[in-house]
Amino acid sequence: MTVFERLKEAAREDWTRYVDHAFIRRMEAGTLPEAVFRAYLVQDYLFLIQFARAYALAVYKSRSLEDMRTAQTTLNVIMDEMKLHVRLCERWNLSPATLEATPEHQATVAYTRYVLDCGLSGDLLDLHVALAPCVIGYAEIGRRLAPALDAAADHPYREWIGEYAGACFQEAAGAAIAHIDRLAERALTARRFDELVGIFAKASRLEADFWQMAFDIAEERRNDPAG
Ligand SMILES: Cc1ncc(C[n+]2csc(CCO)c2C)c(N)n1
Repeated sequence: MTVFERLKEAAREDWTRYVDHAFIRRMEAGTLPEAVFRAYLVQDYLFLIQFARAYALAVYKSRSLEDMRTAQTTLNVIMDEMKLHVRLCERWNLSPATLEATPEHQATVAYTRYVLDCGLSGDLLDLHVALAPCVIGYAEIGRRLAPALDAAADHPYREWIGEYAGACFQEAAGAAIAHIDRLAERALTARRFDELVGIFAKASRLEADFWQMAFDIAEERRNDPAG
């Protein structure tokens, strides 16, 4: 069993609430309201900028070239993901100017700064465990949603699902699972494992809050279109 599988098992409820959120179920069915997806896209752009900083921090916290290279590879994947975002946003009529001008929502700040703090106050293993729900969770979600694309030729979220179900993100998730195992090899006591479960569960809850934020922003706009 990998350390990731053990973490997922120990934080089962929080993990399920994240990967099985209404956002994902409605995206799979193609019934996720466009306004919700657009709110998500804008915040996710701002989120990715902070996550790039977290991977830069992982480079800094690395004590071996191998760990550095692993962090660098993921940083490159994020840079590619940003391109997907700008392209997707354009298709959804969200200009780069809109992305730049939108302030970060509290849920975006809470999640990204939590991860950065795990890395700043902890070691490389703490940081990679805080990053795990993001990298490994999205790959799991991509695999789960991929069959929906075969069922609907004109699926509205085809590009997003295709990206995360694609080889690049699946490989990044596999590498992240192996990397956590490698980092944990040295001294994974029961107490240390419990600490890591705390980090993993918290990051999973912050991912679920991120999906929920998109519904909340869309709802606020509906009630106050000028706001
Ligand atoms: C809220 C949120 N969580 C996770 C991801 C996915 N993601 C962000 S960085 C990264 C690492 C590169 O593999 C991955 C997979 C996202 N876009 N937005």
